Amino acid sequence: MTERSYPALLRIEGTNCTVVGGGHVAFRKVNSLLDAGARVTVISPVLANGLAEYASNNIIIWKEKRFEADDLAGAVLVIAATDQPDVNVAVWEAVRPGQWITVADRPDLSTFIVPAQVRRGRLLLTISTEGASPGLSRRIARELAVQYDDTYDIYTEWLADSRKIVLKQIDNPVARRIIFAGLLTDEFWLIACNNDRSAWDAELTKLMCKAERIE
Ligand SMILES: C[C@@]1(CC(=O)O)c2cc3[nH]c(cc4nc(cc5[nH]c(cc(n2)[C@H]1CCC(=O)O)[C@@](C)(CC(=O)O)[C@@H]5CCC(=O)O)C(CC(=O)O)=C4CCC(=O)O)c(CCC(=O)O)c3CC(=O)O
Ligand SMILES: NC(=O)C1=CN([C@@H]2O[C@H](COP(=O)(O)OP(=O)(O)OC[C@H]3O[C@@H](n4cnc5c(N)ncnc54)[C@H](O)[C@@H]3O)[C@@H](O)[C@H]2O)C=CC1
Repeated sequence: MTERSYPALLRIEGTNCTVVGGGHVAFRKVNSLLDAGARVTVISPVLANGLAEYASNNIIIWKEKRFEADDLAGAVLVIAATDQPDVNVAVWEAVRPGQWITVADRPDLSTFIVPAQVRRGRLLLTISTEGASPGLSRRIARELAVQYDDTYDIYTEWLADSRKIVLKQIDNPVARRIIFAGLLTDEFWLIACNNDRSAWDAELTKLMCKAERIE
């Protein structure tokens, strides 16, 4: 397998995803699948604490059993995360065309890799070393989490609102570019940090008027 992956964000809300194994690695992967709105089935004779709680609250479907090939029917994504290397390989062998798989202890067999992530509302930062050093990905994610703190949640949301308005009201592409660049300056970021929506709207109006004069 080439070491260069194609980065993409998967829209898996409502799709079936199957995780084989119920330990701490499975728990972490299940959490990110649930965050993305997937319907998660876990195949494992035993579940670690967090997963057992999900199962008893029907947040996941638990099949209390050892893995068998037909457990993967209907799954879009598969994660093999047992502590038994031969079972993980058996999961990989059972995957059919169209199913994507991560084998937790065999990056060489995996057809997708789970990156470390920092989420701030609709801003999603993902970091990967393509398996070279998951610990480095984790460390960089922690560093970025400090730099891109919670204020980026509101900032990203307000940028999205403003972008819609600009795309609707401003036809001139040059004016649009000036406005989009203006919204990315510290001035707007600071207004978002202060959670001052009326100041934001007032500055946006000013920026739009100024840019329209350039038209
Ligand atoms: C290829 C990949 C496949 C995949 O799982 O998609 C993979 C493979 C392996 N990980 C191993 C070990 C560890 N992985 C972590 C942590 C994370 N691992 C994640 C992803 C990935 N791990 C993919 C590559 C992503 C990339 O390169 O960027 C993260 C980013 C995302 C997530 O899991 O959600 C998450 C951090 C999330 C966060 O906290 O922010 C820790 C730290 C910890 O657990 O505390 C350790 C122990 C320390 C160490 O070994 O470094 C081992 C050896 C197992 C063994 O020795 O038995 C293998 C197998 C191998 O290398 O052969
Ligand atoms: N990719 C990653 O992010 C990481 C991968 N790993 C690798 O992930 C694997 C799992 O690690 P942990 O979660 O810490 O192990 P763990 O020991 O906590 O959990 C293993 C789970 O596999 C289940 N299991 C065992 N045989 C099974 C079978 N035949 N069918 C279904 N389930 C079965 C057990 O019931 C248990 O729930 C290890 O191979 C480890 O090398 C470890 C750290 C990070």
